[in-house]
Amino acid sequence: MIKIGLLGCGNVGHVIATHAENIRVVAVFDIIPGRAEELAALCHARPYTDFDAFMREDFSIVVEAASVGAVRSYAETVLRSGRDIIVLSAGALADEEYRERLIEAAREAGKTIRIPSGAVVGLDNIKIGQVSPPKTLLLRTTKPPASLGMTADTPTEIFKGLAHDCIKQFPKNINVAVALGLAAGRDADVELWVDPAAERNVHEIFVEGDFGDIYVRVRNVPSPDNPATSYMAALSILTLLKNLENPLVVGT
Ligand SMILES: NC(=O)C1=CN([C@@H]2O[C@H](COP(=O)(O)OP(=O)(O)OC[C@H]3O[C@@H](n4cnc5c(N)ncnc54)[C@H](O)[C@@H]3O)[C@@H](O)[C@H]2O)C=CC1
Ligand SMILES: O=C([O-])CC(=O)C(=O)O
Repeated sequence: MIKIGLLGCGNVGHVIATHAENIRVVAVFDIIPGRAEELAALCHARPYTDFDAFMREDFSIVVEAASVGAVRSYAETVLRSGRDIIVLSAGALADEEYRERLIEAAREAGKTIRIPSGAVVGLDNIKIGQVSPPKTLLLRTTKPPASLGMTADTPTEIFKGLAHDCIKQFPKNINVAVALGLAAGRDADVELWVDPAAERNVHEIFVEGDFGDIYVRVRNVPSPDNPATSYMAALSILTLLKNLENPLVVGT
């Protein structure tokens, strides 16, 4: 049984703590005390709002489902303490200097940073970009305006540019774009749209390269507790945890 420390007791944290089969959540951490206490009671873990105290618990892996800021604050300490980390708020790794520092910390500690596929599919073979760089790498994301805390009467493009800039403006909505770029080996182009007619979080991925071309469209059901986050993101972490010690590895 893998013992985990859960960083973030919100929407995804709830799904992980209440649905994981092969893991035991021993400790949960959140800046909001009520959230940590409520989730700890649900999964028979110990609640923490003090990070140092959380880190004194006995777990081998931290699952981050909190925020880009939380990754920046805590991920290096997690790795240097000899634990692996799963990072859902992948946008934290958009900054090259920080990313290299984190990777170096993992290397020195002999530990691993895992980025789950989250709210998209296809990150497996988009990694071919690391050996054959793509000519085109574009993510077009369309969400209901309310999930970005805004209103719009018509479909509106609210960002066009590179993922590492987009994540600075929308840290709760476009982590997928940074994960896509990390897989493909280059910063992704991003178009972020809000559409009042959209009922789902739609991610369209366009790739062109020497291999040919790819078009992927994911039409995600928003999480009931946080419509900005697709339910698939929580399922993605559960699946990663389920396969963590599996000797059969499928996909690139
Ligand atoms: N890579 C991907 O494909 C996806 C990434 N995400 C990201 O995953 C993360 C979790 O998503 P949700 O559970 O829906 O968010 P949420 O907002 O429902 O829950 C986040 C929880 O983390 C806590 N938190 C935030 N910053 C913290 C900090 N510095 N220290 C301690 N606790 C902190 C909050 O108080 C909250 O309880 C978000 O950053 C979201 O943007 C979400 C969907 C897809
Ligand atoms: O859940 C989604 O559809 C994508 C998302 O919020 C993110 O990448 O931060």
